[in-house]
Amino acid sequence: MAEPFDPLTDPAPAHDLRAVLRIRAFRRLWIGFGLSSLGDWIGLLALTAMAKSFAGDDYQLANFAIGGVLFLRVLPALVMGPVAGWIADRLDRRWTMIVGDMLRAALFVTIPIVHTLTWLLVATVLIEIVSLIWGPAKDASVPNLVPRHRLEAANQISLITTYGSALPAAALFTAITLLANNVERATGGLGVNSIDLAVYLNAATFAISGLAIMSVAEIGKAAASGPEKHPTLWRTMVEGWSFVTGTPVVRGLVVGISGAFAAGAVVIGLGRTYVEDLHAGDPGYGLLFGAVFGGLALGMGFAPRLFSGLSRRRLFAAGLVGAGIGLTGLALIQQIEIATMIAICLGFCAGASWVCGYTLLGLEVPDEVRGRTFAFVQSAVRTVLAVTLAIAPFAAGAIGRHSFSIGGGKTVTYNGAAITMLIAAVLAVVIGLLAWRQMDDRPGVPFLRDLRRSFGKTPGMYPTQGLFIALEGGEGAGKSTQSTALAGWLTEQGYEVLLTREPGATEFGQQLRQIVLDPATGDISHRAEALLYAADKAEHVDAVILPALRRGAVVITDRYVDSALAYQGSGRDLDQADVERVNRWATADLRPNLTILLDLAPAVGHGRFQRRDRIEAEPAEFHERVRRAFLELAAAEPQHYLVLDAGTDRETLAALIQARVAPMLPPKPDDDAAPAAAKAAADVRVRGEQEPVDKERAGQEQPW
Ligand SMILES: Nc1ncnc2c1ncn2[C@@H]1O[C@H](COP(=O)(O)OP(=O)(O)OP(=O)(O)O)[C@@H](O)[C@H]1O
Ligand SMILES: Cc1cn([C@H]2C[C@H](O)[C@@H](COP(=O)(O)O)O2)c(=O)[nH]c1=O
Repeated sequence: MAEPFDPLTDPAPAHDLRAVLRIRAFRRLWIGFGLSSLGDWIGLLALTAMAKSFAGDDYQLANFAIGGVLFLRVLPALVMGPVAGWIADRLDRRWTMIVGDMLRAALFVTIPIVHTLTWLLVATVLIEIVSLIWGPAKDASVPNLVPRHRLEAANQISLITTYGSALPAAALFTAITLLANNVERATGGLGVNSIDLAVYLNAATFAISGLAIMSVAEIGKAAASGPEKHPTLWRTMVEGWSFVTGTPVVRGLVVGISGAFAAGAVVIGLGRTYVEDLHAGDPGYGLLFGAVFGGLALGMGFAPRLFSGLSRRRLFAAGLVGAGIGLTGLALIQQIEIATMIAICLGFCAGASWVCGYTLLGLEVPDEVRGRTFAFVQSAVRTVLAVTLAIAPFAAGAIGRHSFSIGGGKTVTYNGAAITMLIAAVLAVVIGLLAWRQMDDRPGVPFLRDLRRSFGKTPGMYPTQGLFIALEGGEGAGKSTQSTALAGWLTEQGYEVLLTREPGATEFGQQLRQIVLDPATGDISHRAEALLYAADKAEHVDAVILPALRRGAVVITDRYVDSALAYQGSGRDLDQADVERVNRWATADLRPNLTILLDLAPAVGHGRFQRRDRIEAEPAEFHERVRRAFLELAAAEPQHYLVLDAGTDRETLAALIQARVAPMLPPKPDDDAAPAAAKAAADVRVRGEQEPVDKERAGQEQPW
C-alpha cells in the first residue's frame, strides 16, 4: 500500500521532488532502479566495446558485432513485450524485480568468464528479456507507492534517473578503463582487462539494486480483476489489446507516445546527414544532440511545474504538437545556431509530453492491467524506434537533394534528411492533434486561455479516500436545502456523512463568522476580509474535513474555496491570483472531488429570504460579479463540477445531484468487516452549529 500523503505532515507542493523522495518505499525503489539504470548504460558501453574487441582489426566484423549487440537489445521487445506484461501483472512485482536483478547480475558475470562473441550475443538477448519484465513491474509499482498527486513528480524522478544515469555511467566507464590501463602500465601487465572490470561493476550494480528492492515490502502483486484471477497468456494479451484500443485515453496515450518516439528517432537517424548538409561537422552534431537531450531533460524537469495548473491530457497532446512544430522548424531552418535553439524547444516539448504520458498511464490504467499496458507501450516504442531508425535514412536517400526557387533569382536547397524530417514533423503534429481529440478533458475551453491561467497554478489535491463534495452558489440558491437532502440520502444508504459549512464550522470559525458577517463590523480592508475567510478555511480543513476524509466519510460542505474566489476574488477589488494563492495555501490545496454549483440570478436568490448580513447587503453588481465568477470556475474544470439551474424545483435538483454523486461514492463501511467505531460513525454529523471540534481526536486519526 502507498505511504499516504497527509497535508498535515507533508504540506510540500505536489511538484516538490524532495517530497516524493521522503516516501520511504519510493526512495528505496528509486535507489534500486537508479542502480539498475546505471548498470544498463555501463552494460551497453562495455558490451559494445567487448564486441568490438572480439572483432580485432576486422573493420567489417567490428561493425557487425557492435550492430549485433544494439539490434539484439531491441529485438526481444518486438516479440516478448506482451509476454513480459503478462508476467509483470501475474507475479509478485517485488520478487520479479529482485530475481530479475539477480539474474542480470549473474548473466553479466558469465560474459567475461565465457568470453566468446556468441555467448555475448546470447547473454545480451537474455538480459534484455529479463529487463523487459523488470521494467513494467517497476513502472506498474510506482503508482502504488506514492499518492496520486505526487505521481507526476515520481515519474519525473524515474525518467530523469533512467536517462540521466547515462552521464555518470559514461564517466564511470571512462574512469574504469583509464584506471585499468594505468594499472596495467604501472604493473607491467597483470592482465587486468578494463572492459571485464566494467562488466563486473555492472553486475554488482544489479545485485545491489536487487538487495535495495528486497527492502520495499510495500510492492506486491497486481490487484486481481474479476472472478478469473489467473487468465491465460492468450486471454491476457487479447484483453490487454482490447483495453488499449478500447479506452480512448489509453489509445491516445499509446499513439502519442509512439509518435513522439518516431519523431525523436528521425532526428537520431538523420542527425548526422542533417548537420553534414549544414556544413556543421562533428561539433554541430554534438551541439544538436546536446540540445535535444538537454531540452528533453528541461521538459521533464520543469514543464510539469511551469504548467502546473494545466490539464495533463492537454499538456501531453500540446507537447506532441509542439515537438512536431519544432521538428518542422528544424527541417526548414538551414542554420546550425537557430537549429540548436529549435532543438532545445523540441526536446522540451517532447520531455513534457513523455513525463505526462507516463503519469497519465499510471493514473488512468487500473492496477490489474498496468504491467501489461506499460509492457505494451515499451514494445510499441521500441518497434517504432527500430522501424523509424531503419526507414528514415533510406527515405532520405531516396528523396535526394532538391532546390526550390524563392524569388529574386534565389534558390534554397533541401536534401533528403531535411525533407524526411519535414514529413515526420507533419506526422507528429497530426498524431498530436489526434491524441488531443481522443483525450481532451476540457472541451470548449480555449487552449491559450487555459495556458495563460495555468501559469503558477497548482493542480490540486483531490481526496482518494472518502469523498469530498462542495455546494456553491449565490445567496439563497438552495445550498443548505440540497446539502441536507444529499446528506440524508447518503446516510440512508449507510455512509458516514459529515455535513459542514463555511464560514463557521469550528468554534474558532464561529467567531470569525460573527466578525465577517455582522453588519456592525462595517467596512474592513478587503484583504483583511479575505484573510479572515482563509483562516476559517485553514481550521476547517485541518480540524474537520481531513479527519473525516481519513475515516473514509463523505464530507459535504456548504461553501468552500470557490466562494472566496468568487466573493473576495471577483466581488471585491482584489487580485484573483492573490486570493487563490492564499486560499490554496490555507487549505493545503485540498479540493472537492465534486463541486455542485447552484446557479441563480442574485435577485431571485435575495427574494427567497428577508435578512441581510454584511455580504448579502452588498449591491446587485457585486452579486452579479460573484455569479459570473462561479460559472467561470466551473467552466474551467468541467470534470469537477455539476452546474444546475437553482430555479428548478427542490426534488428535481436532489435527483440530479444523486445521479451525479452515485458513481463517485467510495465503498460503504462493510457491515461485517468495519470496526465498531466506523459503524457507529455511519450517521450524519452536522458541523458548524452544535459540535465543538475535538482537536485531540482529530490529531490521532490515521493518515489517509
Ligand atoms: N429549489 C428551490 N426553489 C424554491 N425555493 C427554494 C429552493 N431551494 C431552497 N429554497 C428556499 O430558498 C431559501 C434559501 O434556501 P437555502 O437556505 O437552502 O439556500 P442557501 O443557498 O443555503 O442560502 P444562503 O446562501 O443564504 O446560505 C429557503 O427558504 C428555501 O426553502
Ligand atoms: C466561504 C465564504 C463565504 N463568503 C460569504 C458568502 C455569504 O455571503 C457568507 C456566508 O453566508 P451563508 O449564509 O453561510 O452562505 O459569506 C465569502 O465571502 N467568502 C468565503 O470564502
